[in-house]
Formats: sequence, C-alpha cells, structure tokens
Amino acid sequence: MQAFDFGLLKITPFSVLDILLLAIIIYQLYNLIRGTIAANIFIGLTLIYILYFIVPEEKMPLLAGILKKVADVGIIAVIVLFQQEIRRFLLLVGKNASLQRNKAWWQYFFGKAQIEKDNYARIKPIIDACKSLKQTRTGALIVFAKYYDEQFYQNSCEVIEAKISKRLLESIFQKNSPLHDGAVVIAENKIKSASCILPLTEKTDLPTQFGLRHRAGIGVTEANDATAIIVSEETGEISYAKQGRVKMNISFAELEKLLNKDF
Ligand SMILES: Nc1ncnc2c1ncn2[C@@H]1O[C@H](COP(=O)(O)OP(=O)(O)OP(=O)(O)O)[C@@H](O)[C@H]1O
Repeated sequence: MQAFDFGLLKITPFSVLDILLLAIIIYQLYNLIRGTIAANIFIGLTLIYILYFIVPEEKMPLLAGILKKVADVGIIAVIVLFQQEIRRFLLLVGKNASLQRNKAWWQYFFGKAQIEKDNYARIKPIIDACKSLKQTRTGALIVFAKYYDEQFYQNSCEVIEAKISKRLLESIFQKNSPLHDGAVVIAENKIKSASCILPLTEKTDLPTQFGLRHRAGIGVTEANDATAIIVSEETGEISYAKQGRVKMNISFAELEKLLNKDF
C-alpha cells in the first residue's frame, strides 16, 4: 500500500483509518457523556493525568507520589465510574452492527410498503392510547425495549405479558389503577410489564419542568437499548426519549414516524 512520506511523518492509509476510527470513538464517547455528571468526572480525571505528567518527581516527590498512585489505578477507576457509559457505548456498537443491518435486509426482501403497513397496525393502539392519555391529562411512561433484559426490568416490575391494546394501556395508567405508578415496558410486540421503577438520568441540563417521570424516561434509554414515550400529567405534552436525548412536545404524526423507525 502507498505511503506518503513527509520527513519524520509517514502517512499510510492505515494511519488515516486509525485516526478516523479513534475520532469516531471519541465523538461517540463525548456524545454519551455530554451533559451528564460523568463529563465532570472525565474532566477531573484528565486534569489529574495532565498534572501527573507535568509535576517533576524529583522536586515535588509527595504530590508526584500521590498522583502516581491515582494514575496507577486509573483504568480500574474509569471502569467503575463509567460503568453505565461503557454499557451504553457497547450497546450502541452492538446495535449498529446487527439490528440496523437486519432491518435493511428485511426491507430489501419483503418490500418497504408491506413492512410499513404491518408496522402501522402494531403502532396504532399505542398512538390511540397516547391520544386519549393526552386528552385526559393522564401521566404515562411507555418504554420500548429492543431487548427485554429480565434482570433489569423484572426486579422492579409487575409482569403482564399481554397483547398491546389501547384499552389496556389506558387502564394501566388510570389514576386509580394499582399499576399506574411507574412505567409500562413493551418488548417482543407485547406489554411485558407495568409499574416499573427505572433508573433516573443524572443529566443536569434538563428543562426545569422535567420531574421524575421524564428523568426515568430518559434514564432508561441511557442504560438500555430502548426508547420511551412520556405523557406529561401536568401539560398533556408528549415527549420522546432515545439514547439519552429527549424531543419535547411532539405531534402524533411525528410520534408515528419515530415509532415506525424504532419499534
Ligand atoms: N424511577 C421511576 N421509574 C418510573 N416511573 C417513575 C419513577 N419515578 C417516578 N415515576 C413516575 O413519575 C410520577 C411522578 O412524576 P413527576 O410529577 O415527578 O414527573 P414529571 O416528569 O414532572 O411529569 P408530569 O409532567 O407528568 O408531572 C410518579 O407518580 C411515577 O408514576
């Protein structure tokens, strides 16, 4: 393979690929921790590492010794502190490598129109339920899990295992229903569970009106390969969370598009 020689610097196609892949990984990591408390931890760790390299060991042995100790356990600290982010990063890599590709093949073989028709039939009861929940200002949190992680969801949920229906969703979220608190989880084309307590996002830059329901809706999409619809009890507004980001006040046409893509 041809290499370009600029004096000391030798650039080969592999070094370009190397830099490109590293840039993609850094960008994805930045996206995952942007606006979270992990970003501050990352800045803290980077500062400690910079200090470790610039503090002269012979002249300042005490500080250099402490920094060396911290730097030595750095990789373990990174794994412990960034557990959630590493999990999300690996999920992202796995998802891009398998599910998206399968979907494309599926569409190629079975035709886009037929798939969209089938999808609409699956999505309709959910959209109808959201319309009714919005109208009655009933708070709701519906999670769409690409992979139903039993350990993650079942510890804090009531198992349902039922066909998706507008009436069932409405009755679960009705204020006097014993299951209305918490989230409904939909996976494998079924309502798998209700009343789920989900992890809350640690994001610090969210709108002030976002309370626990919105935080849980965003949190679950950070920790899992999942998306979430949040219906606000206060305003009736519908928000949609995906990969730790949230789209606020979306229309039903938008919701249909998003579900078509993600569900
Ligand atoms: N960890 C959690 N997992 C799932 N659902 C939760 C969790 N914490 C709270 N909730 C749900 O959120 C409700 C409280 O919502 P809160 O008023 O704090 O949220 P909000 O984001 O302001 O939404 P709203 O606009 O509907 O008021 C609880 O009654 C419960 O159903």
